[in-house]
Amino acid sequence: MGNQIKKLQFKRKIKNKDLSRDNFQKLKTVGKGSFGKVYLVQEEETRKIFAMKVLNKKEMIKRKQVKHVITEKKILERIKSPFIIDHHSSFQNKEKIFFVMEYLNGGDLFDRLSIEKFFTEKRVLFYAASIILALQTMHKHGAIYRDLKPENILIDSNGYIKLIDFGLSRILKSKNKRKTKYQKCKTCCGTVEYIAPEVILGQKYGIEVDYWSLGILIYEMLHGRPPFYSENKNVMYEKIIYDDPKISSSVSSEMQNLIRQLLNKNPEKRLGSPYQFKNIHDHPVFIDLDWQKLYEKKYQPEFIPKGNEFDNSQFNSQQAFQKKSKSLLDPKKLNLEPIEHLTFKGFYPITNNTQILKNVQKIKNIH
Ligand SMILES: Nc1ncnc2c1ncn2[C@@H]1O[C@H](COP(=O)(O)OP(=O)(O)OP(=O)(O)O)[C@@H](O)[C@H]1O
Repeated sequence: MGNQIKKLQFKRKIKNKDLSRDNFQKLKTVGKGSFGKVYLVQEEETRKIFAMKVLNKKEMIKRKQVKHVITEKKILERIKSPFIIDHHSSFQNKEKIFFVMEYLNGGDLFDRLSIEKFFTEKRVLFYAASIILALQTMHKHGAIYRDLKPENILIDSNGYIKLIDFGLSRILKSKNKRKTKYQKCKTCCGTVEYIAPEVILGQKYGIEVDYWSLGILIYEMLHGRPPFYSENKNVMYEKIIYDDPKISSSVSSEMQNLIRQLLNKNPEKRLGSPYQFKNIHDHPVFIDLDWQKLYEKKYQPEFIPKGNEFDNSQFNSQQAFQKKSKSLLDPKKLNLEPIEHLTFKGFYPITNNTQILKNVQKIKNIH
């Protein structure tokens, strides 16, 4: 069984290595991040629709983002969940890094909140529980997400949500896999409104920071604004460290309790912390939720985006493409800069023929 999975994973790796920008037709821009753009693309061979995130290598090197790009790739490749964006492939050329992912056409929670101002408690519960399942999968793999916020949560055509953007995630290393959830790191990062107090205070922190951000997100989805806000960053930091959240009396007492437990300033006492014996699934607010049913996406979401533009099924029949000839493993054609190429190690294609031969040999050995 283990060998079978290894074989499949290896075949997938080799398949990814054969992909390049040429395999995809750019259709339109769907998003813009700090370091690059995200496009709607169509794979020529299969005619399937994907989202392609394109990052500029020089810019990433200049802004010291190389480690983040490599982490994003590792997370996308390793961590699979119904609530995390599905990764198709990633590769590079001379100037750019490409991430090809499934395309979600329902927009993000930031835009939805801007339009609707706030969500019903039922809808908030549905999103919160889906995020808990995504975070638990990440934590199980020894990763902290560190960037939970409405902009990074996309809605699919059925109304279910998925996390995107793993550039700020951190993979914790531990020899003992069962202990990774207790591991800590120290770098200060994240979006100010969502940063946990222990991060601001420069303390070592762990997976609890994601539960803090979940508390902020739940609050924002119910009130239309985050609990600790100021135009002045330093005032905002102070509020995060010292203030208690002011929760509207229209919020149910169970939900108020969930928010307060997630926004516990002491990470070890925070709901979701590995030091807490209480399982977040057992919180009274989730009493009527069937977690397995949610995992299997058998609930009918309250909000379903209108229209299925660029749904794969529709698009396949509408688009036709000319086949372009390509020699994907020809280094001259790819015109790779060896140093930059090595900087982003792990991203295919590989220019070195010896490496290709080694891989072919490896496949033979697996068979
Ligand atoms: N898989 C996807 N399907 C549809 N739209 C997407 C997808 N991935 C990203 N987008 C859109 O592109 C935007 C930017 O994506 P993303 O946050 O991954 O980029 P980034 O450069 O890492 O951004 P950031 O500045 O937050 O680090 C998202 O807010 C979203 O609107």
